[in-house]
Amino acid sequence: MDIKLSAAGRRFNQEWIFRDISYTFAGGQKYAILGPNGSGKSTLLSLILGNLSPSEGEVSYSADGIAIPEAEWYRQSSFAAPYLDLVEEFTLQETIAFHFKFKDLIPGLNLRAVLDLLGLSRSEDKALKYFSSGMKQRTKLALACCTDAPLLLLDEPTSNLDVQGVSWYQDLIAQFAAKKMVIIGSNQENEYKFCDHHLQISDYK
Ligand SMILES: Nc1ncnc2c1ncn2[C@@H]1O[C@H](COP(=O)(O)OP(=O)(O)OP(=O)(O)O)[C@@H](O)[C@H]1O
Repeated sequence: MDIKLSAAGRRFNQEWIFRDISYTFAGGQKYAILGPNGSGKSTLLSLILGNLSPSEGEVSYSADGIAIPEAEWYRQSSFAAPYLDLVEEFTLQETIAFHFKFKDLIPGLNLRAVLDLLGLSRSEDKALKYFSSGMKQRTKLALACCTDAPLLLLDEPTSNLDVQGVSWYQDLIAQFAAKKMVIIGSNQENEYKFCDHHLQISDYK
């Protein structure tokens, strides 16, 4: 699958966040979207996901040269971000089961394996509202990485993670992201050092 941005730009009110991005994200490749706080990384990720429309230009998805309709884009991707809300009343077990009612698991995995991978099995019956911010972030990353989709999109993946959490994240990527297109919004090198392609938002101001 490829994702193509053609002269894409986005503004909020009168302020342009970025303009004239023409770029193709190719299947299986690893990309980092880089820039300081407030530069527009999350906004660009939302455009790529189809959660926000461009104010000018176009975003398109295709597979083997055939366009994928926008209504189908969400099936192609899995996404994790610190600002993405989980259902606080659900236990960890319920959260995992709920997510995989809507998304497919990577073949060979099951719900128990996702729980084991998280290293939080003692908290499987605990409601997420009692989870620390780092435990919630691990949960979001595991759900996204274990989803069988060609695109993995992560915004600030190691926010709220401690040193062990960062190393756990790096193992997760090595284990589950090898064949996927991965796009990371980041300003911390330990989150994106496996990415071969870097896109600087400041080049599109
Ligand atoms: N819904 C919105 N309405 C108005 N302005 C917005 C909206 N969403 C984002 N912005 C503005 O767009 C700019 C880019 O924000 P964005 O969150 O994309 O940056 P970022 O690079 O992801 O930042 P950070 O590294 O802090 O997460 C900021 O100036 C922000 O205030």
